Amino acid sequence: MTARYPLLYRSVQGLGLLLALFSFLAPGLLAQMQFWAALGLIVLIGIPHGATDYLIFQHLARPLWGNGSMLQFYACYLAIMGGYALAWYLLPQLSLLFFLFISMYHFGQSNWNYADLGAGWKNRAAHFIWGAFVLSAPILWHYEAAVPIITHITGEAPPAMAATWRRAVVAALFIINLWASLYYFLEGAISWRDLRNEVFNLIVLAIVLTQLPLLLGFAVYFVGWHSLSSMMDQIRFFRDEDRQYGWRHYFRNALPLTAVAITGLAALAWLQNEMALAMNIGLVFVFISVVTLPHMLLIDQLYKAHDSP
Ligand SMILES: CC1=C(/C=C/C(C)=C/C=C/C(C)=C/C=O)C(C)(C)CCC1
Repeated sequence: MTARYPLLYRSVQGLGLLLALFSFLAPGLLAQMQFWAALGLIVLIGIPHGATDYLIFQHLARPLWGNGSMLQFYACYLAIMGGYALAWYLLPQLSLLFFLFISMYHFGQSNWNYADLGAGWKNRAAHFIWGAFVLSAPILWHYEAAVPIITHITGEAPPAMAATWRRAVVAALFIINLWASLYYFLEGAISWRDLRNEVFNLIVLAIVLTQLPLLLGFAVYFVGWHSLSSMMDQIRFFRDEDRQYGWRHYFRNALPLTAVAITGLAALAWLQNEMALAMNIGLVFVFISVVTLPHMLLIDQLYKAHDSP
């Protein structure tokens, strides 16, 4: 992925390494402010990257279904959200597992979409193992910090795991991804330059995700690597129809739904406060996952329609 947006990736890699160094020199400071930093990054960039789904759908569906299809889109989006919210209510543990699996796939897809890794299961497995690394690394490495969050989300504590095992899983996923990149190079799916970039990127991600505190490390990956490059992919996609389309247009288009999502989150926080409940980070997580599920399904369609958007 790095080769496609070199300036973006070099900048986020540099920033990530600087933050890791800072965290090494002053460990307490970043841990103290990580919640607000993560929240700020997610509100300013993470949420907007999913707030143009309605436009993506318009672009994908209009040629097939005509102009009347937007109503169907919103109905479908809301039905998926409603169904998934119900699933959370009935089966919280399974719903979390499902979200983790589909998120892994989504993250891997946005990393590998530039390469033609073949059709079918091979392609899907490649996406999945890449995402498995970026999601398992922060959660398993910082398990002591992740356990209370997961307990809030599902209402039950996740199984205890010895630190050696957790770290071994993260190391194994790291090595599997190194091998996978080498394999794609040998298969001719990526160039020598891509291979070098992928290996370097994996090393930087391993440092960022294990050396920064849990929420900050994940937010830096989610915003710096995933959201910004996804926005750039989307801008390229919209440029197919409008050659002038740029960042300004993107943020303007993303504003209405970003505002709806932030209002929803703020209402949730306010309601919990009004009802004198302790701020429940689990509920906030469920809300985010419910709005994210249809986004991930749609982006899958976008990448399928435009293998190289
Ligand atoms: C469970 C868990 C986490 C998982 C977050 C996930 C799975 C986020 C997925 C976001 C997606 C897919 C956004 C798409 O645009 C955190 C926050 C690391 C903290 C520890 C507990």
